[in-house]
Amino acid sequence: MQSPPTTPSKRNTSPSLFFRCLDLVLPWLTPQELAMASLTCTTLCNLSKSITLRRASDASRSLEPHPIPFRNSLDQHPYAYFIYTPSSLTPSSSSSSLLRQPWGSSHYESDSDTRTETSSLRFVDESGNCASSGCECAETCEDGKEGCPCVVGFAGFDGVVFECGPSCGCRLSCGNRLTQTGIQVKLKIVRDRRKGWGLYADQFIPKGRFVCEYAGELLTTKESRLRQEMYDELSSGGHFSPALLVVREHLPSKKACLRLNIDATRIGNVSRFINHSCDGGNLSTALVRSSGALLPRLCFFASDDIKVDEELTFSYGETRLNSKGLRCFCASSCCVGILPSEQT
Ligand SMILES: C[S@@+](CC[C@H](N)C(=O)[O-])C[C@H]1O[C@@H](n2cnc3c(N)ncnc32)[C@H](O)[C@@H]1O
Repeated sequence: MQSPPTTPSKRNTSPSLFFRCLDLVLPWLTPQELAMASLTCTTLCNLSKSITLRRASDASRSLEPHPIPFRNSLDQHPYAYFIYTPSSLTPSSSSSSLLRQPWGSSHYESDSDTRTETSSLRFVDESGNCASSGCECAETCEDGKEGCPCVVGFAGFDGVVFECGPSCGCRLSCGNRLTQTGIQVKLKIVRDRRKGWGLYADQFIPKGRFVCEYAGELLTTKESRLRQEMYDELSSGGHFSPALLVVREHLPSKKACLRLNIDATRIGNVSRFINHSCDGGNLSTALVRSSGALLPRLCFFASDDIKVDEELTFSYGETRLNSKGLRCFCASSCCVGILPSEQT
């Protein structure tokens, strides 16, 4: 028996094509849009639920080596919404192209292009040659087999760690690129009644181990001051958690300092969930400079052995005596009761 010819219009409206289209479109929606869509029919309601479950199972959207799940046994928030970047982005790369990012689809794959964003920035001297800001091991690195010869010469100098970078001949597996292969330790994001979300260890992390980079949008000082003002106002009403960090690197001359403004509020990685502790917490920060990269990166290392299920914290800085300051709930014995805030 001959099967009846299928008309193009019938093929275009087949339910499976319809579901596949939805599965492509829905992951681009914000939580509010997804909630609206789920009100329209049972199909969209079920699809929205599965997207929500997938979002809650990995904050990093498969952009890190291990999934980093949200855990919430307190209220109705299954996850926090933001745009994920494994490393910091310059304003030009973060402006228009990253207003949305698919998250929660059943079949999109990790796109690691963003990982190389800052490491591909280079110093170029007047003759157009690439000037190195760190080591110059060139092709002498043995891809980490023997460890990189630059490690001994540069690591730990003056509070700044030096790594191989774009101007070195070695690959990512080189022993002197410890902070460049993403978050290798297992982490989770846990909801707290008073502090909101917080970043926790999901495995034992030995003292000295690299944990994560503080990644976000790199802002000019003018833009960071404007955003800080806006964030101060929004957070005074509660229900808003800004993640704008200002870091100052004193240059060798000691006469000048480099100011890095990293805003992870809208675009960032899981470091945006690290809460403050007045006792300094269990993370220490270091600026990591890699050879051939223009800007240093702010990285967190375990300052002590960290147990599984322990919250990861660091000190946001000195507390400014400010009557409008937010209450601190770090619970450390030296807690001063107020969260430090940036003096812009
Ligand atoms: C970088 S965010 C950290 C993640 C944040 N808890 C969240 O839910 O997204 C900074 C904000 O977290 C909250 N926070 C951080 N440390 C805190 C602490 N020790 N006590 C109370 N709130 C804290 C404050 O709202 C602060 O503005």
